Amino acid sequence: MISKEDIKNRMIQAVETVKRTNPMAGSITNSVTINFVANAQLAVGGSAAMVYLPDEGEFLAEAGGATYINVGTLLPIYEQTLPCTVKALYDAGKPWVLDPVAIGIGLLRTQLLRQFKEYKPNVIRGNASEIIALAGLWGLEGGTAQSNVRGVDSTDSVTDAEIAAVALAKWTGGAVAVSGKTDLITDGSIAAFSYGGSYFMEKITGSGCSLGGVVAVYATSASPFIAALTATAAYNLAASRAESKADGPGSFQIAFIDELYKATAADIANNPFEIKEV
Ligand SMILES: Nc1ncnc2c1ncn2[C@@H]1O[C@H](COP(=O)(O)OP(=O)(O)OP(=O)(O)O)[C@@H](O)[C@H]1O
Ligand SMILES: Cc1ncsc1CCO
Ligand SMILES: [Mg+2]
Repeated sequence: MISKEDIKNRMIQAVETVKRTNPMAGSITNSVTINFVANAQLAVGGSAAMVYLPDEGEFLAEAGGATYINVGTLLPIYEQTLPCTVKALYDAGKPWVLDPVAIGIGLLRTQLLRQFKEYKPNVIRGNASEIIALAGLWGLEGGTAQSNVRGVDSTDSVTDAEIAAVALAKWTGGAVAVSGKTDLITDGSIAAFSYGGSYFMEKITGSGCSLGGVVAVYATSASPFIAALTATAAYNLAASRAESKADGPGSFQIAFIDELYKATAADIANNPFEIKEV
């Protein structure tokens, strides 16, 4: 098994490379949190670009170092945009991050998420209920046929999703990040548990969406597992620092972006985490 020291060194390298190179990670994401996603990507040193149209998705797949796909608020055009963008990413061997927000709602969402199985997202990021439901939709171990997603929120705990997360990572050959009070990140052979965060993360919208966007930024410069763990550690650190400065969810969101911006590579790598073999 890879050592913790080795993982921390790779995290430091990912953070420093992003700060130095300002990599572009394009997004097709939901209209609720699109601005927060872009601001979080910029705060860690990345460059953001959001599009809606099919040829623009294909363009960003080609132009970016990685792409973030979030199905939170679908529009009819996405029936064209998403399949051609993920195909372009897969064919070009470019990393992409999938956030299966609100899986279980509506026919288009289900049809698109089912299709994505063959295009093997390099990182799947979601809350526990979304991860369990995606494994179910893809016929993998740990999944359930019925989605427990309540709108966009989780009704399951992170540990409930461990088998599903491992099965998804084995299928894609990439990594899966399950968010919650303690976050789980796995590549199908090891699992990392990342600590920290804040209860205010559940009181603002888009903490998970923007985490996915930041995973995509790090995926331009690191393996799927290191990218997912680095972004999660940065979030857990920034959220706990922001909580001590905030009056409520509004000021927390502002403080959180500031702390994300201020976190150094060493700060992020030293945020507490544990690893185990799975
Ligand atoms: N109770 C909590 N305590 C500490 N941190 C939390 C808690 N809940 C979530 N987080 C943190 O918030 C971030 C987003 O996770 P969350 O599970 O809320 O995503 P999500 O449900 O997909 O969010 P959204 O759909 O609103 O974007 C992660 O960094 C996670 O560690
Ligand atoms: C609230 C909400 N609704 C659709 S997407 C989204 C953002 C959080 O996932
Ligand atoms: Mg979410």
